Amino acid sequence: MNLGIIKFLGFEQIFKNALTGLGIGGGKGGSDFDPQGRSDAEVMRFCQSFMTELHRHIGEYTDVPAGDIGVGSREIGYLFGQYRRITNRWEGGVLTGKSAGWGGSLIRPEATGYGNVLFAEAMLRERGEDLEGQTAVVSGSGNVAIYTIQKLTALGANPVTCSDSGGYVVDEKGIDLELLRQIKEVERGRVSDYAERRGASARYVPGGRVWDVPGDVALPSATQNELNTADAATLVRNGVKAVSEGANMPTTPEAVDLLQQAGVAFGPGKAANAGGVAVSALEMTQNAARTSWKADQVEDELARIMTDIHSTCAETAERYGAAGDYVTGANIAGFERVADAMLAQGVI
Ligand SMILES: NC(=O)C1=CN([C@@H]2O[C@H](COP(=O)(O)OP(=O)(O)OC[C@H]3O[C@@H](n4cnc5c(N)ncnc54)[C@H](OP(=O)(O)O)[C@@H]3O)[C@@H](O)[C@H]2O)C=CC1
Ligand SMILES: O=C(O)CCC(=O)C(=O)O
Repeated sequence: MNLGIIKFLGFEQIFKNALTGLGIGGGKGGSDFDPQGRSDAEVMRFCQSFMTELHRHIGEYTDVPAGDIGVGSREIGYLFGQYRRITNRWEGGVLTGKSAGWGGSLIRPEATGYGNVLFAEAMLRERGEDLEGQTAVVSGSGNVAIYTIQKLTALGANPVTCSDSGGYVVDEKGIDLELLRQIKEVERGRVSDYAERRGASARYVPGGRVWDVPGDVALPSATQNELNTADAATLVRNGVKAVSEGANMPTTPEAVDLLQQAGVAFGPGKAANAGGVAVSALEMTQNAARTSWKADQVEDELARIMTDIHSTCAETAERYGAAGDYVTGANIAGFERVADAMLAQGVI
């Protein structure tokens, strides 16, 4: 679900959802409404109008929208409220990313970023390393980026950047997560505000390329096609060891080739950022059982799922003669699951 821009990520999402092994289908949708600069009331009215038509097409067993670019718990709340108003039904499983007080799952906001960091760590471990002490370059400052930064810090890495469509911040002391969350989640401000308030360790670079900042690992977490061939060449020159995609298709195909040819461990989004949709499925599980799990329980399950996705990709790549190539592993493993199900169900 994406209120900001229309995108078509159908196959990417179908393979991703298949890789979670949670029995969920896949799809993507959106609108061309730009929420930037709109008041809460305008966003609410847009969400209500959108759901007035959308409610005919969705359902717990049909198609389940969730958050994505420009859609967080505020928008899901407005959408869910309108769904209830129209249908007169409380159906938790019809939308995910709900707030924890009314049917949402703990750790869903964190899940995509946390999952991607776990995937990056798993790739590094294959090479006898981990995230401890590594400098990390992160793009974005929305839902995925914020919780990527949180998990990186928890695992001993030093995330030194964040960005938005106006520019990027580099903070040599490491991003101050509380300040970033205050600006982005509470004030809905810009990363330039972060640099102004953080003091001497941080500087704001308007425009520019966040990938110019040297780092051991890079986690693109903003938007499509944000890491091109020139950026990939810069990362390689600066000695990057792993790139793991929190965003959907942030790395251009040519940049992916360049990184892989240079021996960089590359985690494609359809595997690396699957933690978000996985916890959405866990949210539906909780809704169906009329229960809510503790944060630890969800996080343990997320870690198990990410480990499983990593090994599935690694083992599949090896089986097809492409050891260490997570792109090949994820594409073949995702395709196999979908194709096997289609053949078994007689769908041509
Ligand atoms: N939320 C989730 O659970 C999941 C999200 N994803 C993917 O992760 C990515 C980020 O999503 P999410 O964090 O939820 O979205 P948010 O809307 O919360 O944040 C998006 C971030 O990307 C920045 N951004 C947007 N366009 C550009 C641009 N052209 N150049 C630089 N920065 C830009 C935004 O800045 P600005 O405010 O200036 O627009 C903002 O900081 C997307 O690709 C999404 O599809 C993938 C799996 C799950
Ligand atoms: O939570 C979901 O169902 C979808 C998350 C998402 O936007 C994605 O996987 O691209």
